[in-house]
Amino acid sequence: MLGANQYGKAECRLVRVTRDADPARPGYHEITDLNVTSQLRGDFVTCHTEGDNSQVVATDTQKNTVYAFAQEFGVGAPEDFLLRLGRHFVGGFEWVSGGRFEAEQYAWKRIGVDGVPHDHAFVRAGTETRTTVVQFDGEEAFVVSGLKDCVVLKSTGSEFHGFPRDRYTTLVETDDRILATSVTAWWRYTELGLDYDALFTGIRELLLSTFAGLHSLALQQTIFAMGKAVLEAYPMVGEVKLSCPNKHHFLVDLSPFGQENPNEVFYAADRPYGLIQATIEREGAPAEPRAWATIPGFA
Ligand SMILES: O=c1[nH]c(=O)c2[nH]c(=O)[nH]c2[nH]1
Repeated sequence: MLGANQYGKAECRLVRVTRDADPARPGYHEITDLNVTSQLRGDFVTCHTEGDNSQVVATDTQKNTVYAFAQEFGVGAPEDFLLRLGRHFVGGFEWVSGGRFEAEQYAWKRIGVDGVPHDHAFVRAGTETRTTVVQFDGEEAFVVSGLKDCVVLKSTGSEFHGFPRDRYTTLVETDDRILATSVTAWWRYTELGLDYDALFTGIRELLLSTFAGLHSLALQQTIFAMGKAVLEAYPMVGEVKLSCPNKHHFLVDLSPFGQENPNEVFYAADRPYGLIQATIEREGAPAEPRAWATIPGFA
């Protein structure tokens, strides 16, 4: 018997140019760069068991809808774009009872020419990506937003000591180390109709300022503080998940060269790395009963 299933078009790369972004400045463009995945859930049993495609909204159609909606409605916040897409499929086809719609958004900055931001020339703003997953269960929608590949480092204000020692422990205790990670964060909204762009900006800033400001005794403590700060400042967020590799920086032993190394020269190792993950939940908040409506990534 057929179990859980979903299908759609993955990674529709969409760049939307808004040519009339500022009516006072002809030729001043804005761009939105997304990677959109659309997947439908519903009654697709006979397609799987008999090859009956009479209810199969083709993945090609799903892809076309992404581009057509970008033209007709613009993109706006990726959360709003995905909500519109999901409502279209769930509302438009009786047997489509839900779906999962995902977007990554890549950031671009204007190129400065003689110090002036160019009207229509852009440079990719690093590797950091804004992420969104919108899921539908009937008309009910669940929005999870986040970011990934946001690489941060602090060159002091981090210690790690007091851990148990056994016959395999070699790590030296430290009261001053580099703390570096690549933040992947997800936060689940418990309301709809929000200003998702403003929330993204505010939550991202709060995550980063908490990373910077907390004197850290462990990366675990840092990520808990980051999630807690978001829950305290944003009542519409029910849960935050963080996944953070500990990007180790090892002090180089310069004594063979007769040199001191007072915490200044480090070897940036890329693997293995500690992998620190946590869910920070609002106390007393009802757990989301649909496992799939919580954030993907880890248990
Ligand atoms: O912040 C850290 N948490 C750990 O669990 C850990 N383990 C380790 O070797 N170094 C670190 N650092």
